[in-house]
Amino acid sequence: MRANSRGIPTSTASTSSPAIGGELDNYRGSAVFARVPAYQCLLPGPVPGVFHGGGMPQRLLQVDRIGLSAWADLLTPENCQNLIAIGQSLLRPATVTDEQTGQEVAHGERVSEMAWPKRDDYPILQSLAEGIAQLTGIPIDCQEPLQILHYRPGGEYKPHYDAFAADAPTLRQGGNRQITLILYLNAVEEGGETAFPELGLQVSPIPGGGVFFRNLNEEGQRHPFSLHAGLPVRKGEKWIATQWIRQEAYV
Ligand SMILES: O=C(O)CCC(=O)C(=O)O
Ligand SMILES: [Fe+2]
Repeated sequence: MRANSRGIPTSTASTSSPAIGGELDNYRGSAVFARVPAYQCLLPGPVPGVFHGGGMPQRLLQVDRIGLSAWADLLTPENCQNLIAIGQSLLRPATVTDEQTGQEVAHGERVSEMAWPKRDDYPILQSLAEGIAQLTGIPIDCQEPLQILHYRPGGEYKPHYDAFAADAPTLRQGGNRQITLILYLNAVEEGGETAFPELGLQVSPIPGGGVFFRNLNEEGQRHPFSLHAGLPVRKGEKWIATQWIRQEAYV
């Protein structure tokens, strides 16, 4: 890992995939933003509660196709610790949603442990959900339960789409996953970047930071550019919280 002038770690894992880490203060006019005219970018709003607000605005680091935007300072260090502690108390081996049955099933593509805490049980999760709704402009009802994930060394999440196939029965639970937000809760010693192979991008886990991206194209179909992976953790551990947002109210 190296760090830019503000101490934000940037990845050196790959020479072909530029890591996100440099800040685009004037992102609206940037070449990167100009490449995404078809997708409305997720712009920052005033964000309450668990997100840093007021005196310490979130910092937009990069925007790319599929409205991908990487952010620093979405969560305070205390928020991160609280979320990790909730995860620690509830961890079990990670599963994926079976597209046909909608059930959670074990799968070799995910080598990690996960927790699915109930929002009603933890005030921090309610504040987080409200902050995400405000940041995205998408009603809180569309959010699936937050998922907290833990990877040990060697742990990874192989390339996959978060959106479901067009005929998946789980689409009845609120349509497809239109947006993913991955929040990074700790600093990974080595590895653990979120990679977007079709975009040639990797996002380094910056504690308190996160990455938003769209999973669907304008026709509501699975967007090929949304393919992504959690690269293997080479050293240390990795904690994230993933928020999937459906097209309609999640049931
Ligand atoms: O671990 C990562 O960086 C990716 C996680 C992910 O893709 C997911 O939770 O859907
Ligand atoms: Fe994913």
